Amino acid sequence: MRLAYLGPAGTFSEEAALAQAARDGAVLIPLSSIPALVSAVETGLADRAILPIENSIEGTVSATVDLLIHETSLQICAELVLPVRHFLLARPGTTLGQIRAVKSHPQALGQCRRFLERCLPAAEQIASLSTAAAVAEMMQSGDDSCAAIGTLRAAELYGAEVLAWDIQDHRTNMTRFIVLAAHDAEPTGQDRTSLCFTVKRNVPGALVEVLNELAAANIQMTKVESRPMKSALGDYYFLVDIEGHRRDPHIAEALARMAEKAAELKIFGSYPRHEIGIEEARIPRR
Ligand SMILES: O=C(O)C(=O)C[C@]1(C(=O)O)C=C[C@@H](O)C=C1
Repeated sequence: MRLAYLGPAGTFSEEAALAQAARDGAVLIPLSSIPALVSAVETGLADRAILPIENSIEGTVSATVDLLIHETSLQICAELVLPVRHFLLARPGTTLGQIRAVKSHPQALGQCRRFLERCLPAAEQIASLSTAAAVAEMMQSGDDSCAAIGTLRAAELYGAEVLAWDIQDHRTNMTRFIVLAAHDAEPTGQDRTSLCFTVKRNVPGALVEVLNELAAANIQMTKVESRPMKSALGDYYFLVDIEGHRRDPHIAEALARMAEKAAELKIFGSYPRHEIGIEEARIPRR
């Protein structure tokens, strides 16, 4: 089993991939972008790919969600939630007063917005393909006015020093990852199903009618959000997560009725639920 993840070594995705590999013995393949992960599975370079999909501070990872909606028929076969702690890293000997630019993945910059606004208000924020890529680039640049936001493991791997600890906006920061494969998972009795749909245009109550099928079947919805269809303003995909497996009879019936009422419905897959409590995600005070 080959599992592709957003590399290089030292990303949060690597941490998620290592946790997944501990469950299924996968061999890890680092790749440099989220679309490249999907292509790797589609072309057979990898059997599975692990992708961040949602963060408790910043919300949806739109690159992942948009791939699921528009570009791939790969299925979600597992999910994993990880606590996420961010560290401000710099070249050894650098002080906070020297920093003029901070590099990181846009999700990480967003999760540390308050720290950046308060402690480094004048610093330029530079987007990178991953947190670890930012740390590696910052170290290679030889530039002492540049810092990067990344993991402790990235600091160790690339020889960076920690300038500030736990700079995420909330102490209970967590990110949900999904594993994509050719097929989704077998039912376990503790599953989740992810899907998206569109509704008929200019029909009052069209969205409620589709969602009512879940309420009528007593199916718990664990997430709902909209994403623009990209074609025109006001046209949306609705993304919904529900408890249960698409092959559980009551779920299968409700999905069939939803598909009748929706304009279009796509199922991203059914997979075992993984949740962590606030206490598990809470960062200990130093
Ligand atoms: O850049 C990384 O380290 C990643 O694994 C990506 C990513 C993301 O895109 O959400 C993963 C987890 C954190 O939320 C921050 C960044």
